[in-house]
Order: sequence, then C-alpha cells, then structure tokens
Amino acid sequence: HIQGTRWNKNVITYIGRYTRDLPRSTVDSLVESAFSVWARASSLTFVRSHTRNADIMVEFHGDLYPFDGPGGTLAHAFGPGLGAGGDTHFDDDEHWTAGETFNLFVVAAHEFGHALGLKHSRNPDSLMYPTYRSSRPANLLSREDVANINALY
Ligand SMILES: COc1ccc(S(=O)(=O)[C@H](CC(=O)O)C(F)F)cc1
Ligand SMILES: [Zn+2]
Ligand SMILES: [Zn+2]
Repeated sequence: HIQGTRWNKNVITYIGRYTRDLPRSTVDSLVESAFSVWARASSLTFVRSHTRNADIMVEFHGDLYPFDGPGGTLAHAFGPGLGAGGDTHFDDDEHWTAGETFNLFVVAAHEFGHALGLKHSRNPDSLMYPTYRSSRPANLLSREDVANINALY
C-alpha cells in the first residue's frame, strides 16, 4: 500500500459504496460514525462528497478482486495520498453487521486510522491494535490513539 505520511489539509472528503449485508442508510450512518470518532479526537473534519474525486473512497470488494474469503483480512486501507491514497476497502466475503461480528463501525474506524496515516499499536486497548474484537468499549479510542492522531495533525 502507498503509505503516505499525512493529509496536508484538515477537511477530508469521502464517498461510499455499499454491501448487500446492510441497508444503505445503515452503512452511511456507520461510516459517518466511524469518521466522527477521529473528528471528535482531532482537528479533522470529514465531508461526504458526491463527486468521484473524494479523498477517501470507501469500497466493498470480494468476488472480482478477492481478499481471502471469510475471516482473515477483513479490510485494508491505503495511507494518505492522491488517487488510491486513503481509499478503504472492506472484504465483502465477510458478514458485515451493525452489532456483533463483524461490526462495520469498529472495522471502519480502525481502517480510517490507517487512511489518516496511523500505524498499528502494540496496546491491546487501542483501536489501532491489529486484532479485531467485537466487544469494544464505548470510547473506541485509547489515550494512545488520541495522542497519535494529534501528533500527526
Ligand atoms: C479493529 O479493526 C480491525 C482489526 C483488524 C483488521 S484485519 O484483521 O483485517 C487486519 C487489517 C488491518 O490491520 O487493517 C489484518 F492485518 F488483516 C481490520 C480492522
Ligand atoms: Zn482492496
Ligand atoms: Zn490495521
């Protein structure tokens, strides 16, 4: 993945595609909530765009461009940059839910961390810890996550 360092702006646009697992309105609200996790903790704002030249393209892919079937890699994201930079893809071979496994909000919040330039954390309490756990605390971000996004922006 093209791992950039950071976006050189604070207003970041995104445009979303959909999965058959959930209603479109649910995907919209889970994606928006996942962005707001980072917006609340930083000086960043996220604006949904309706033109294809958004910074972050949120996609679901599986069949044509398979990830690895159910389980394994759930999603991946490109680091900040032009073109594919920031784009975030979810494995549509997973079962995406608004509740248990796999929770789209939790996975999206983690991926958007990568799309903003964050790497993995070794702290199991951090959102940026590389392992998915459905039982997430209410406050998704650890103090380390908040410190890391503010060190970058
Ligand atoms: C908490 O959010 C996630 C945890 C683990 C993953 S993952 O298992 O898909 C991970 C991909 C990633 O760290 O983004 C693995 F390397 F494939 C995605 C989101
Ligand atoms: Zn992809
Ligand atoms: Zn990750």
